[in-house]
Amino acid sequence: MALDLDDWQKVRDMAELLSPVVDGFKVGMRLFYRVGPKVWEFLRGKAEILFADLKLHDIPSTVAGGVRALVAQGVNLLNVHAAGGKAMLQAAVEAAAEEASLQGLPRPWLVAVTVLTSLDDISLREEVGIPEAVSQRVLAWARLARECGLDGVVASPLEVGLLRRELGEDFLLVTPGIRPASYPAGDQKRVATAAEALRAGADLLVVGRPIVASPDPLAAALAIRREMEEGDWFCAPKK
Ligand SMILES: O=c1ccn([C@@H]2O[C@H](COP(=O)(O)O)[C@@H](O)[C@H]2O)c(=O)[nH]1
Repeated sequence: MALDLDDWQKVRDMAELLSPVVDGFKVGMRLFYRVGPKVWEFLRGKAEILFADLKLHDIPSTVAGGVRALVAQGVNLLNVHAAGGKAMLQAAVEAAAEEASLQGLPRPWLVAVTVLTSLDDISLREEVGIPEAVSQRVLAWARLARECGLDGVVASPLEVGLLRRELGEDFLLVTPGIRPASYPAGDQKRVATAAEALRAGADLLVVGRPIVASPDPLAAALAIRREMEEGDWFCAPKK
């Protein structure tokens, strides 16, 4: 669940409320830039996965330093942009492993952001200047990420089937762009329901506004949880 909120008290109330229902809390730039590392201290123990969605993208040594800082803060999932290239991705992998071992922590999952779910073929080509179809660019970046030793990628549910077929089972697929049927896409361009994403082979679903912006976040989270647990795919039941 994406804790995309500004108010620290609201964040704490939301995390307490949803801790029994969600598997992980994702903290992105909106919250992290406001409250900083204390967010992890508060969230520790409230969910299995603490995801630092800070999408690091810089020269290799700077990204390595950022990765070390986040690993030392105890997150167990973090991401960098695949567009940073091979040396940057390799530096991130090395930094994550070294810092985890220094801190006596398990190595966190490190995944690469591919094409943001707010882009489609047209915006990728005409605004970003990448001429390939989104699915082909996502696949190419996913291959690069795997070659560099990352654990997986962030991609939309629309590419998950292709990535599973091409990259196999042992590659973590993290999918934002999850929308309950008839929920507005908003600024997202590549969306699907939780059931569709899981059926295609997603490992982790990222859900923000359908829960945080709901008048009843607990009911919204429970409805998505039910959808996740009802299908013919494996979804570990939340105890
Ligand atoms: O390609 C990406 C990468 C990250 N995100 C993040 O996921 C959530 C989605 O929120 P919704 O409110 O469910 O749309 C948000 O924190 C994004 O920063 C993404 O959407 N797409």
